[in-house]
Amino acid sequence: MLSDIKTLLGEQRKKLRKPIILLTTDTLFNMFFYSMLYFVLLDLINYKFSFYKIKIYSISMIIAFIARAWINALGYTGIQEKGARVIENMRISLGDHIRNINLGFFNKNSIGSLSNIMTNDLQDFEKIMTHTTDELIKTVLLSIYLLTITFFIDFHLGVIQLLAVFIATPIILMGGHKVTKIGKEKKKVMNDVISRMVEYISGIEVFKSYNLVGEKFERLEKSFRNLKKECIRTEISIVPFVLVFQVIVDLSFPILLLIATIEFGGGSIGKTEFLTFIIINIALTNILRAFSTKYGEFRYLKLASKKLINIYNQPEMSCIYEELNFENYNIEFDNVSFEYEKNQKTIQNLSFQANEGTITALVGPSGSGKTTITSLIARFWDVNKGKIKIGKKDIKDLNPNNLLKHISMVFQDVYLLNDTIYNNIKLGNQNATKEEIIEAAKIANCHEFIEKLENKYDTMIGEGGSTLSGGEKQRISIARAILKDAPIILLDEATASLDADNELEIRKAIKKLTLNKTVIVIAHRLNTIKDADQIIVLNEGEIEEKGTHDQLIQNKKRYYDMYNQMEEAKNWSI
Ligand SMILES: Nc1ncnc2c1ncn2[C@@H]1O[C@H](COP(=O)(O)OP(=O)(O)OP(=O)(O)O)[C@@H](O)[C@H]1O
Repeated sequence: MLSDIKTLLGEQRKKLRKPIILLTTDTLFNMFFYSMLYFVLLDLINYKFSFYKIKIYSISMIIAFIARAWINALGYTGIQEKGARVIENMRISLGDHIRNINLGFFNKNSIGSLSNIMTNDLQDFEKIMTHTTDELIKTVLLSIYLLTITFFIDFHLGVIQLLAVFIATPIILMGGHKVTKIGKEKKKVMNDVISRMVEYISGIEVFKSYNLVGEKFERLEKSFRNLKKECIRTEISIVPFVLVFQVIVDLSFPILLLIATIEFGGGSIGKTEFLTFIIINIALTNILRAFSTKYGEFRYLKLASKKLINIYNQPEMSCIYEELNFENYNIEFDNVSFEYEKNQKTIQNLSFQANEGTITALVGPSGSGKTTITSLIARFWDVNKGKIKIGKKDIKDLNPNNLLKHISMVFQDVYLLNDTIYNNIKLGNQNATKEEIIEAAKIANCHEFIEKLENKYDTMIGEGGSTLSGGEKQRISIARAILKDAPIILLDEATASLDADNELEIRKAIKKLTLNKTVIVIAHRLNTIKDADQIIVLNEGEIEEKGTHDQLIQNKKRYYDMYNQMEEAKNWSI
């Protein structure tokens, strides 16, 4: 566990050194008080107590109290402050790391599990590092100190006391294992609760429309009930172990007292040692008892560390260069093959070129690989075979985050942040001025509707853009892309039928956005791509046909059939 913590904290653990040393020093004061008690008793029993000695002891104690309070305050605030800072940096580095992991990782991990790691596990880690570490230090150091004194008093008593600790420790360790095991179950149920909540909230409209709210809520409620059950199970799972541990520790006291009395009667130990031993034993029992109730928390640290380490161990997408200067923005697919899962063969031996200043349309049946091609260009995934080049340079060589600086993506599922319209457009370019943002909105044909809103550009958009219409959201996302002014545009044409006005506005906006750029458009309606420079017809991840609209019509193959079907569909009426 210690090596996991060391890996997770990295160099940052040095920041915790000072407060931990201070807290350890605080523990030393406890030892000092026990030592003082010993001297007082010694004097009392030997009738050597004098006014002068009271003065010395009292002054020493007062100084020690003040020094201890000061050191404790420094140590405690230090561990809280430094701990919080260390965990904040951990959160940032974890976020950075997740950004650079292949998207396959997110396929395998549910939203529930990831949110749980990023919030609860990190919080557990933080709480234990900042609140429970000092308890552990205190317990270990004081126990060693008190046991050592017992050995000095009498070897037999020391051995028996050590034996009691040795017998009790495996019990509490077993309890810890149990907590870990049940804790894993609890985490699973917790993941389930979060996934169900996300499902419930994001799907509320659909569930309502199918009158499924009660049923879905039943699923959610069931997961809450499971969580309650697991929480109780985890909390009480350690109780029997703690009780047995405490009984052993408690029982050791009268046994040791009996032996000490016999030794005292036999003259092996004097009255001072006898009294000191009793004090030490009471202190040790209390320390071990208090720690046993806290021990379960340490097992959460192990669970949390394992999960966090697991994320850190996911390899980041590799790159050779942080930045690359592309001499042009021609995109070339050179014999590219890709599969999400083994033997799935999503894209097979794909080769084509999309030149700067041209529009390449991808068409084909559902599942033929259109979206996958755009995801590969953006390096959301890495190809399994072949190369994707921009301006003759392999995109695998470039840091994925910097590659995305050259690409704008406009998808049908527009995601807008729970922020103002202004800030949502500004996402395209953080350095943009107010004038540039308004200009982009004008080009994207959304300035007019924004101006009609009560708070204009300061209007708050609900999470995911829930307070705007589909067409309005799309135009805001186009304004964002216009502001970004990236040389490559990946466009997923809307399938949902927008009203005629909205559609016209969006088409005009897209035309301005794509001017003189390398454009790859996923086309769902063939009449919108008649003017494309090339149309690539895909089927099961392979290119079936390639050419302009006129050429493909003349070919009389899949595209010709698709086009005719679409024309026929136009005449349908309900
Ligand atoms: N994240 C993913 N993990 C595993 N398989 C996936 C993933 N995304 C897509 N697929 C699979 O890859 C294949 C190609 O999907 P893709 O989304 O590229 O098709 P598409 O042509 O864009 O389809 P549509 O027109 O319906 O959007 C499909 O069989 C799909 O099930």
